[in-house]
Amino acid sequence: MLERLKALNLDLFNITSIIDILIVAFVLYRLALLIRGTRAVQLLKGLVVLLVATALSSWLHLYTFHWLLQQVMTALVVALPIVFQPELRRALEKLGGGRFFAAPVIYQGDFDRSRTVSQLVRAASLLSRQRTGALIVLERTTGLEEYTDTGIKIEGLISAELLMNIFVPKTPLHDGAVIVRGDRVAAAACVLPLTESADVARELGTRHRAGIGITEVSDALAIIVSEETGAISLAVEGVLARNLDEAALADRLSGALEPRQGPSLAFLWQRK
Ligand SMILES: Nc1ncnc2c1ncn2[C@@H]1O[C@H](COP(=O)(O)OP(=O)(O)OP(=O)(O)O)[C@@H](O)[C@H]1O
Repeated sequence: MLERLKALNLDLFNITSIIDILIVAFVLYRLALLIRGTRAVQLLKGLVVLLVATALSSWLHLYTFHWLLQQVMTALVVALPIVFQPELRRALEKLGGGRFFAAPVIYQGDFDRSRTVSQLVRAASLLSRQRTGALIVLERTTGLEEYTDTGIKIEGLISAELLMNIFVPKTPLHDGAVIVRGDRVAAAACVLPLTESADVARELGTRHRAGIGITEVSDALAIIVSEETGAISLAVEGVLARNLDEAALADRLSGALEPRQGPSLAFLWQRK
């Protein structure tokens, strides 16, 4: 009898342990997906380096250095919620909205890339000829939900006609940026962060600054059509290539939209 009770206890222990481990693994996985493509990844890497350095300094009896690292850690505990307030707010909103448990968004799924590129190039070229200002952001692996949330959701199949319609001056959607996810226009009239770089040419205004800004905080691309000159530019990683013709734009877009992997945790140990 005692034996059977013991066995039952052991079984229960095993089952609850497995459930416990599975829950922790799930939460860690969701947290990793949540911070994927955000500044928090860099932060996490920095924290790991600090923790390893603190442990090593203690192990090697480097008392002063260990004390210094401990002070840094204490200061970080206070500073982190302030610096990462937007990310924390977004995470809590997701948790509250039940989106924490939703299927992860596949930012670059399977879609007809050559059609998407040709529609984008045609739109940029027609908008340029009409001198209609436009800002089109192409999402890659960094999720841009916090920016699509600032605009009006569209979720429509991309076409040059749709893009041109959005940017017709004085219409409700023309102000702000369009965000494209795969072959869909995810949202329009989105507000993007402006670059603070001093390298941006003086004659370029807020449209170009917003286009460059979003490529500094994500791996997105931004196509900008100038209202004043009709010039087409492409921003990538905070750098603006100006006065592109159709062929150059098509070439750069095709290269940049090469298929990439779906959600994976590899970003945690990859360099940015
Ligand atoms: N933070 C922002 N996010 C998204 N779009 C923005 C933002 N700020 C400005 N814009 C867009 O840029 C437009 C203003 O462009 P502005 O004339 O200042 O820029 P520009 O770079 O000189 O462009 P252009 O050569 O077309 O005049 C706004 O009407 C708006 O559509």
